[in-house]
Amino acid sequence: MPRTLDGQITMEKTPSYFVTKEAPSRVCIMNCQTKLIVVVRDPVTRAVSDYTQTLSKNPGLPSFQSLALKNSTTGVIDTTWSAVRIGLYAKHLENWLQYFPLSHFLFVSGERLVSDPAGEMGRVQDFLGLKRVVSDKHFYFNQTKGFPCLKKPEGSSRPRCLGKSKGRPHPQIPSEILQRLRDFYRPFNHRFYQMSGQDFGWD
Ligand SMILES: Nc1ncnc2c1ncn2[C@@H]1O[C@H](COP(=O)(O)OS(=O)(=O)O)[C@@H](OP(=O)(O)O)[C@H]1O
Repeated sequence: MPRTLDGQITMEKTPSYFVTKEAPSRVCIMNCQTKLIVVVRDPVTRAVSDYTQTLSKNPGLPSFQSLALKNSTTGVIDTTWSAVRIGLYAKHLENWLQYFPLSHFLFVSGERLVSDPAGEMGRVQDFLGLKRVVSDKHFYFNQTKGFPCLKKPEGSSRPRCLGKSKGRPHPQIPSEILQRLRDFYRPFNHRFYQMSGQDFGWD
C-alpha cells in the first residue's frame, strides 16, 4: 500500500473483517484511531444474496432451506452456515467494541444505499470529514439494471453501473423459511439497533 501523504486518507475494503474474530485487535495494533465503515442490510436478504452468489459459482449447491436449517422438522437455524452467521451483526459488533469506541463507526444502510445513494454517501463524507463532493447529481436510476448507477465516474465520460455479480435476481425461497429466519434474527437485530443507536427497520 502506498504511503498516505498529508491531506490524503487511506481506505481499505475487506467485508470479512467485520466477522473475523482477530480483525479488531489487529487493526487496533496497526492504528487504533482508524475510522470504520460497515454496510449492513437486512440479514435475511443478505443471507439469500450470499447464497445467490455461491450458487452462481457452484450450481450444484444444495437448496437454501437445507443449508439454513439444522433440522427441517424442528426448524432450528444453522448458525454455523456463514450466510446465516454473518448477519448476526450484534455479535460481530460486540467483538469490535472491545477495541474501538462506537464513535469510530459509521453504519451505512445497504437498503438506503440503493434507495438514496447520495444521501448515504453524504453521511459517509461527513463521517470522514470530507467536503460533500458526491451528491444527487452523480447518480441516476438505470431502469435496465434496476439500480442506481454513476452518471460519469472519475476518468470516464460514460455512465457506469456495478457489474453483473451485483444486483442479481434472487431465487425464490419458501416463505415459511424466510419467516423462520426473520424470527430468528429479530432479537439480534434489536440488539444491534440498541448498540449502534440506529433503527434499520428490518422487521
Ligand atoms: N448501485 C447498485 N447496483 C447494483 N447492486 C447494488 C447497488 N447498490 C447496492 N447494491 C446491492 O449490493 C449487493 C452486492 O453487494 P456485496 O455485498 O456483494 O458487495 S461486496 O462484494 O461486499 O462489495 C447487491 O446484492 P444482490 O442484489 O444480492 O446482488 C445489491 O443489492
